[in-house]
Amino acid sequence: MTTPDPWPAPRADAPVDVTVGLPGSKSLTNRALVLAAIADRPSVVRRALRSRDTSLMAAALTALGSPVDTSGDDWLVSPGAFDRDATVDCGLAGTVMRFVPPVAGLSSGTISFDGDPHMRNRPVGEVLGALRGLGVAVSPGDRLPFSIAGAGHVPGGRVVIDASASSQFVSALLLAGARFDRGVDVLHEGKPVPSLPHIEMTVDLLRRHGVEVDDTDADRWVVAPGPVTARDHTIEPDLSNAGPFLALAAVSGGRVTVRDWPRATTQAGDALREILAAMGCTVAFADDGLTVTGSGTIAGVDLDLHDVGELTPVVAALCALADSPSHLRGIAHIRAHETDRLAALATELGGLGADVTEREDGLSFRPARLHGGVFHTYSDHRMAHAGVVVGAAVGGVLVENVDTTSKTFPGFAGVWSGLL
Ligand SMILES: O=C(O)C1=C[C@@H](OP(=O)(O)O)[C@@H](O)[C@H](O)C1
Ligand SMILES: C=C(OP(=O)(O)O)C(=O)O
Repeated sequence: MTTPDPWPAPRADAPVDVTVGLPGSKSLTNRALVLAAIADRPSVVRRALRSRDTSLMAAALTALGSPVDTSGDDWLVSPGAFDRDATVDCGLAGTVMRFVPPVAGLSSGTISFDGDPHMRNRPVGEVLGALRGLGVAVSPGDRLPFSIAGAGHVPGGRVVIDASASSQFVSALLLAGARFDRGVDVLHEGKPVPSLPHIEMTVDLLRRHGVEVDDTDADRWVVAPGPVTARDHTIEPDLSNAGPFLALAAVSGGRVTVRDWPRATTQAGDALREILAAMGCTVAFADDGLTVTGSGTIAGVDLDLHDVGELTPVVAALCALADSPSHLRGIAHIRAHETDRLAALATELGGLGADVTEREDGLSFRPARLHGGVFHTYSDHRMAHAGVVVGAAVGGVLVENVDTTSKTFPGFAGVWSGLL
């Protein structure tokens, strides 16, 4: 079924009372796939997220020589010889553009990378520079398109990078690092690394695969050389993608339960529990998941989202609807996400009447009455999430290219309208 474009976002005319099951985590799926592809025997990624970002990762690893069978809900990964030339389409997936090059270094073929037009603007130079320093032949330049002429192995060792633009630079080097001859010792020098929970997720998964990681010193991660032990994974629901659904409870003054919310997780989206509580919601674990109950009004917040920047679009939408001022800080790095999210949110929320000020490293809001209009998404799945949240509160919001949500959640618009 085709979704109209722009898409009239449904309004919540009454408090909702719904339970929703969400697709798997993008971050967990793509890490599990990379580790499975370089492991010592085949393994299964259960309840893998089937979306653009994860399909691109599966295609990339298959092209390199480790076939990923995505025909069922459980994806079978068969590590193979990385012995061929290949091309990798990164789409708009940061995880593909950053996590696959270190794996390509292990190959004995030439691997060419490119992606969507905007992907050529997203930073990857620190990963490419680090790989050069670790003994990998990488084409000149610091952006897509680039190519890697693998020598069949990576010498590895010590490398200093500036990961202040993205935690994915660190995760990328750690994920493949055990397979480098000398492992990898990554030292960060620069402004603080954002999205640290995502590095903790990487370290946690590596340890589950039997890889020795020393992260005792701040800003330094040492991965010992050795095999990556295969193990099966069951992917948790994507807690960052729970954002718009839980926000619906706040917006409608109703109740939303997200099924199977893990009691312990490394996902950044778990921070939504604290954020929504600070905005005036009641947040509680239930037998079947996590339940958020809205109070009927939304309280403004002063939050540093440096660790959980990917939650910004939905949180910003709630701030625009809040009845007291808000400040979102520490998120300059999200200007390099799928779009310049600070500029995009200021423009689009402002276009619907929000009193929003764009700052160098964040956004400030004062209470205002919002109205309908077209909300542009800039090919950013999470901009679409922000648009539908405002649309649930305010009539007449038309979300342009809502299907851009297929980056991490195909069928999002259908699921969303089914709740309202
Ligand atoms: O490693 C990952 O899976 C991710 C890390 C974060 O990237 P940044 O560190 O670039 O913010 C996050 O925002 C992104 O959605 C997913
Ligand atoms: C920043 C994001 O994605 P990517 O993995 O492409 O960096 C995101 O999903 O919010």
